[in-house]
Amino acid sequence: MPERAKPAMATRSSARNKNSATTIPAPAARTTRAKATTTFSTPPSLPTPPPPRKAAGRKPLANRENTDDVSEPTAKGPSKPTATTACKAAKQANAIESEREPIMAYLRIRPNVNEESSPYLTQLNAASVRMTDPQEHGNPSSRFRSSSVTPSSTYTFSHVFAANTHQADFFTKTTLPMVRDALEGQNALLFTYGVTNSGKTYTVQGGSSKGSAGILPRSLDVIFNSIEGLHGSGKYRPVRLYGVELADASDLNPPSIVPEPAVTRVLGSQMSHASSTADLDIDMTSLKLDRNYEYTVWLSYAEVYNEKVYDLLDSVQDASSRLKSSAIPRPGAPASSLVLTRAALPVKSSPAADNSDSEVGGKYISSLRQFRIETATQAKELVKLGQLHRRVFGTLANKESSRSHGMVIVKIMRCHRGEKNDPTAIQISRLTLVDLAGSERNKHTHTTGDRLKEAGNINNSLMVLGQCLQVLRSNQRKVSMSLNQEGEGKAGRMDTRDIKQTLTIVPFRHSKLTEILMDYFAGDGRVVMIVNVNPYDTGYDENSHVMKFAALAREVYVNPLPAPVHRAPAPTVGPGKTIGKMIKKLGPLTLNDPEIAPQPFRRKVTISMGGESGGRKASEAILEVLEVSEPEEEGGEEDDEDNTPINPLVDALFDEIEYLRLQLYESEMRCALAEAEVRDEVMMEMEERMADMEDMYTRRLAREIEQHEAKTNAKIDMLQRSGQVGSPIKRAPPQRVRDDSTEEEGEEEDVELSLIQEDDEEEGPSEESSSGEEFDFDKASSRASSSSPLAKKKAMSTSSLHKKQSLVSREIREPRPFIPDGSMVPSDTEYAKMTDTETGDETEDGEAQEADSAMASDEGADSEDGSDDDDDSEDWMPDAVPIPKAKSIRPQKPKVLTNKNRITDLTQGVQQMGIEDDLDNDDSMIIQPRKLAAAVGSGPRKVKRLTGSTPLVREEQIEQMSLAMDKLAGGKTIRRYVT
Ligand SMILES: Nc1ncnc2c1ncn2[C@@H]1O[C@H](COP(=O)(O)OP(=O)(O)OP(=O)(O)O)[C@@H](O)[C@H]1O
Repeated sequence: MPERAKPAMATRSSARNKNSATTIPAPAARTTRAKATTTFSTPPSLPTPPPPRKAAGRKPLANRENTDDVSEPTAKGPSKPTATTACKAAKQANAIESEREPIMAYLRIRPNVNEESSPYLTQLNAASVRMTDPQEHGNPSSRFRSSSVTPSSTYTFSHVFAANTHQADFFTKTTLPMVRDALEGQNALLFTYGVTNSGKTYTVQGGSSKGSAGILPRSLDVIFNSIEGLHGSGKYRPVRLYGVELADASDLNPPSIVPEPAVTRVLGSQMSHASSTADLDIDMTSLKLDRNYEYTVWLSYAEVYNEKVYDLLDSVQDASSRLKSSAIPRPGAPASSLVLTRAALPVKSSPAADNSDSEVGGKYISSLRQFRIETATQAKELVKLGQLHRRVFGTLANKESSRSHGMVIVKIMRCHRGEKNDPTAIQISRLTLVDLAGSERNKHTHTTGDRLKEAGNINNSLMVLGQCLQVLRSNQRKVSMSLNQEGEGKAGRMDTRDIKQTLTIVPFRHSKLTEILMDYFAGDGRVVMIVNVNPYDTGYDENSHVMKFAALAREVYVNPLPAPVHRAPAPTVGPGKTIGKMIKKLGPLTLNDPEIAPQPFRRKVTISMGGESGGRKASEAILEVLEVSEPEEEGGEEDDEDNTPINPLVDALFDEIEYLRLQLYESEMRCALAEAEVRDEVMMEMEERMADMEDMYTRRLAREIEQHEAKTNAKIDMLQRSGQVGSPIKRAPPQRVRDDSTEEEGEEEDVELSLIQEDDEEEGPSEESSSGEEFDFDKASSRASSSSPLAKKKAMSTSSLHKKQSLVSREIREPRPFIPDGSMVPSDTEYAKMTDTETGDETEDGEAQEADSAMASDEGADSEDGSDDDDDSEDWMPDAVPIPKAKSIRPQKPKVLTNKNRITDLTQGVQQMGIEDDLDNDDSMIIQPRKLAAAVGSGPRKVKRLTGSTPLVREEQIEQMSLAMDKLAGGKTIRRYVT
């Protein structure tokens, strides 16, 4: 098979040795003998990754050092591209772009376990969902939400898996293609991302029921189903990232999968459970492989916890076990206390010699134990054991949640049968499945102390992962734009070296997680991201961030190149070095030196066992875990990947930029939290104020309604009473009182009548009404309104209006006097009109007489109704008097006054009508001429003319006024109301 060139990446290791690669001609293809029980075929509907392409024509990424297509810049500057070079460059750019594929991002929605809640996520189609903030509806606080989170958004994925998706379907559509890649020599990384409780562990590991096995056990099943009968001899073993070594005796024997005895003693029941469930669920899928190859499979299980890498299979028994435990009680510790020591493992750069073909230069976990596996059952047992250790060491202190990133690394060594003794022909591929810790933030977990530090470290690694993806995307865009410019022959195109210098260094080194996974992201394999979301619980904001992270990942391109990927060089066995023992020399040696060894981190976890569910007596064991930091690197070949530093200063500046970027991010997070808190506070305060205002307005409204009712009652009262003046109460029966015009009006009148009756009952038998005396309008009015504060207030401003009203009311409630000759005196208003137009005494007299006669004729008309006009004034009223409405009040029959009592009448009238403006200390009455005029039925000008220019008339002048009025009335009568 022809050797394929790797693309140049934005790393500083691109100038690696390219001559040491050994090209081994690929054997001719032979007929395969595989007997696949199940043949995998990708469902047509699924947007699976594009099929692997043959990389025969692949070129490095426009590196001038590697290509002669682009002319070197001359001293005069960069040469202008010719049409041919431009065309070639464009083709090259297209070829590179077409070979790459974005990181696949699948969304898996967790089913609802709590029936009551409804999801805030809706699946729109097979690839997109809409998320709507559950607090948006009916929650005013949503207006004050943090500006960084939108209330509703649509997110697109490679595929969306609904809540009812079966584990087997999910595996087939997401992971099976990667298993195939790994068996064909292609690296593959799959990681789950999501907040706590979203189903990440369920997706990777699976549940306990039949058929619920996750993608990891299924992958192991498929691998061993597919290589059935194709197992290699296991003469060589993989080391580091791409290296190969001769296996030693311990590798040849399958591991005895028994955990460290002390752990077994403590976790006995759980251990037995772990191994018993391993065989429950088996995926029968088998892939069709080239049966000319032999395969050996190696498995490791590591976790990144608190920015340290630990081996979860360290306690598996064999000579190299480094996990130290002691059943001897520590001083002061309870008898069941158990001390476990585990050492953090260093992450080291892969030496260039291991894989001269790769320009990526990844990192590996030094001293991580790996086990050669021959059956899926063995592999699953190991995984179960590692899972148990992960819980013991990482999560027992926080039972609900995985606080570490767990990664299972499956290495598949493939070698052609014809070359099985040639270590340089071995192909090594890795399938890494990562179960990331929950991505929630501290604010929501309310963690403190160690838990806070732990959460901080989790967030740090995820944050750095996001940053790496961001920088990768930006670098790829820069390169792509530059190549496109070159292809189009645009002036000002950049030299490849210039492009490289504009690229930002991807901050893989800022977290252990990204360090370990860097080779995948830097373009050495296919990457799949599974986003788990639980749309039922709280966590809308967190899930929004998860969605955005997925959107970012989908814009990063990786190189899913087919085998052969890494042709390992011959194992190097130097003097003093024993193959297979190199790993074991590290770590423990350094730890024994107290001067060098870092202080171990000590924490205690309490494990409860047995109890009700287990049917056993509950017991507790205290585990004291000593976490020892990784030893310092010894330099030499394990130095960082900076084989070809661009420039130390530039390097330092890049680091500084990354550091500042981290600080900026942290500050932004702090600000966002502070902002959210302030918004919450403001919102609460606003809500309180709004509630207070609402109360206030409700009270005010109730008060005003009361006042209006009181006012209306008073008016009704006044009107009712005005129709009964001077006569005993003669209430018409309701049917006669009722106006026939509308039913509603009748109802109103009923209500009015009932109100009057109530009033009467409250007041008791009224003297006024029983004796027929005049109702005191002002008194009643003030009494009616006395209970109303608003009325009191208004009374000040509307006093003059009331007085006018009183005048009209007086006309209503007091019958106008009859003139002795049978005619009726005009009403005050009529009289005022008449007198206002008078110009002289004679004319006035004449007009008055005319008016009198007009009244008399009116009266005559009234007499025809059959009423007894000559009797006292109380009797003239008809039995049934329609309750007058304010506008339709007709003047009533007047009384006749005599001259002898006119002074008294006038004074009384003035008093009764409340037209006096003030009462001086000397009890003299001050009267407005206008009011007096109105009261006596004269025009104001006339009054003024008679009383002089002074606007005020004092009591002593009333006499004079009376005389004047007499004169106005022609000396016969004075037209005034009397009591
Ligand atoms: N698709 C599913 N079907 C049925 N049950 C599920 C599914 N996904 C998750 N669950 C259940 O939801 C619970 C939480 O899931 P899981 O432990 O996988 O969450 P997680 O994201 O890994 O949490 P953490 O990050 O804290 O470890 C478990 O009880 C699991 O069985």
